[in-house]
Amino acid sequence: MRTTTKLRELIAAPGAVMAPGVVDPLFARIVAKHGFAAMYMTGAGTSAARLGMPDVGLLTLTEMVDNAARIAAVSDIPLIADADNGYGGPLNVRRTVQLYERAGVAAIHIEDQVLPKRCGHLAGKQLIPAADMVAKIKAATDARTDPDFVLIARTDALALHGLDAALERAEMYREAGADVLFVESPGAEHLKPINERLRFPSLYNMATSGKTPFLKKSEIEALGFKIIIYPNWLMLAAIKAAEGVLTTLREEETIASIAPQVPSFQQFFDLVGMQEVRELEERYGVPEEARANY
Ligand SMILES: C[C@](O)(C(=O)O)[C@H](CC(=O)O)C(=O)O
Repeated sequence: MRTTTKLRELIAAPGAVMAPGVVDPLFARIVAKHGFAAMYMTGAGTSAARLGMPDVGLLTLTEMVDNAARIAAVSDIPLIADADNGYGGPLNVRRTVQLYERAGVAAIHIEDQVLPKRCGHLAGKQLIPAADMVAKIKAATDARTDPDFVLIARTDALALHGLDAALERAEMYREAGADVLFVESPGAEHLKPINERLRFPSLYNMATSGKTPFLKKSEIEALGFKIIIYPNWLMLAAIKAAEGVLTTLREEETIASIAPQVPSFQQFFDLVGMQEVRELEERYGVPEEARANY
């Protein structure tokens, strides 16, 4: 089954789907190994990993699609990808959808910020007129060739203009053909009204800013949300682990005490598909002594 169809089924089923955030195929392998039904390519994390820069709209469409294609290639779990503001006007959005769809992505979210955009939890955001965003959503829905490709419309209006303005925009985006709505950076007090008023599949962004509360999955689905993304948590955990290793290395001048605490050489190669490489080499007649081995 296509990942787009799988994601549609998950959205239609009772409950919410958890999508841990990844920035590259290695993290995608880890998420798949832990049995999650979906994953999320975070734009903020991709900007940090690929550019070492904050999420302020510096990555281009092709850089984002390239990253998404590599992630999608290593698992058959639906990948939901950040597509920022669609990288321009309606014609740019058309191309954005075409390229993400071809990259094997199951869903994208596009937002109503101007170019260059800001991380949704930062100050300094500015919006395009709602009518311009409606045009982009129409362009996006027209552009997909797979009818199951999921289009998530995000509004960044809440932080700037309050809940009513955000919900008005969300309703316009729903009428324009979005499949899922994403009201960015809500606080605890906004969560119930979002679902009661929209009555439509919506996305919960478990961002690290702490603005949106760190609820449990059961609490989030009871509120009515259908997709939960956890954008940067794996990357933050990896940063902390890397800092610990570097501190120890400086202090102890040896890797000896670290080695037993990290995945083994074999576990590392297994994670990145060593078994599959060995099977393929055997199938294509690579002699035993020349096959990759631990
Ligand atoms: C969802 C998001 O767009 C992302 O890039 O992952 C970010 C997440 C974050 O900064 O924690 C966002 O703008 O909310």
